[in-house]
Amino acid sequence: MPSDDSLLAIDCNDLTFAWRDGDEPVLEGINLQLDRGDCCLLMGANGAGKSTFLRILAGKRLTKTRNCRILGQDVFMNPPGGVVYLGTEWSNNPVVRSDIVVSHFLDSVGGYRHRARRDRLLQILDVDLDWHMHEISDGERRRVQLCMGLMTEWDVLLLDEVTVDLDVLVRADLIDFLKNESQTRGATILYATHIFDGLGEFPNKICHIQLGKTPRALVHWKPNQADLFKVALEWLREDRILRREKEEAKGRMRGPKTDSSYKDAQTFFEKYDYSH
Ligand SMILES: Nc1ncnc2c1ncn2[C@@H]1O[C@H](COP(=O)(O)OP(=O)(O)OP(=O)(O)O)[C@@H](O)[C@H]1O
Repeated sequence: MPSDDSLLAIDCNDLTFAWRDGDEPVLEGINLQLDRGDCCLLMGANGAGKSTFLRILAGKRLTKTRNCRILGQDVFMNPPGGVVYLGTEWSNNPVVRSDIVVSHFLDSVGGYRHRARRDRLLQILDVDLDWHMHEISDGERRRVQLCMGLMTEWDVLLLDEVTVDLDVLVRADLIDFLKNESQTRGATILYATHIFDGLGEFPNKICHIQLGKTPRALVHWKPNQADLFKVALEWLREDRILRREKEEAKGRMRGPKTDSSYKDAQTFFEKYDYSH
């Protein structure tokens, strides 16, 4: 871990990102400052920009502005060591669905160098070293991914909804492990999720991404001060109203079409309807 303790773990100022030049930004004026040891939940509706933001922090997407730092270093130009990003796309990689034995797989990514942590994680995640990667379930594959990603002593962990397919016992043990990492080593965790069960004690901060912006950049959260689920529902209802207003102003609408375009669509689909 870098020795300068005054450095913020994550320091993101006024980050703006558009997928293409001239497009409306999907992230606009994002601010987030996390200290070492913070456990922060990233909340927001589907499409709000959480994954995009995490991938930018992980140095996987180039932004025009140079205003995102992790432990004092520019996330893209001078990426710091000690940052682990775990996202859902990993399990689509054909390599991790091929006929490799888990013990070989973990050794090929350095498991033998981190034996004590690896073995602790194998216990927590209940992983069988003899599994073959092409023969295991999605949740089991996810556990191998987490073991692989967490076995080094990371400083900053960027988690993008990778606990969704874990069973509740493994998930609860994993959350305890992560909280302990922040308390004992000062490791920092930014975790995007839609599932708040069992997370009441986890965050000390919450960041709400609302349609690509951060109106509630940092809510300081006391363990179990309120029901996270209820708070999320309230914020997401607010997000939906805002999104609808924004889309209506542009003449767009989600859901069923009621205008003449629907008749056109019906004619089009009837041509291909072989069900009668
Ligand atoms: N490759 C892409 N090209 C263009 N737009 C994209 C691309 N990937 C995502 N988007 C758009 O960027 C916006 C933010 O997507 P993002 O995946 O960051 O949202 P999210 O908050 O992580 O959503 P979810 O909760 O569903 O995972 C969405 O409007 C999405 O449609």
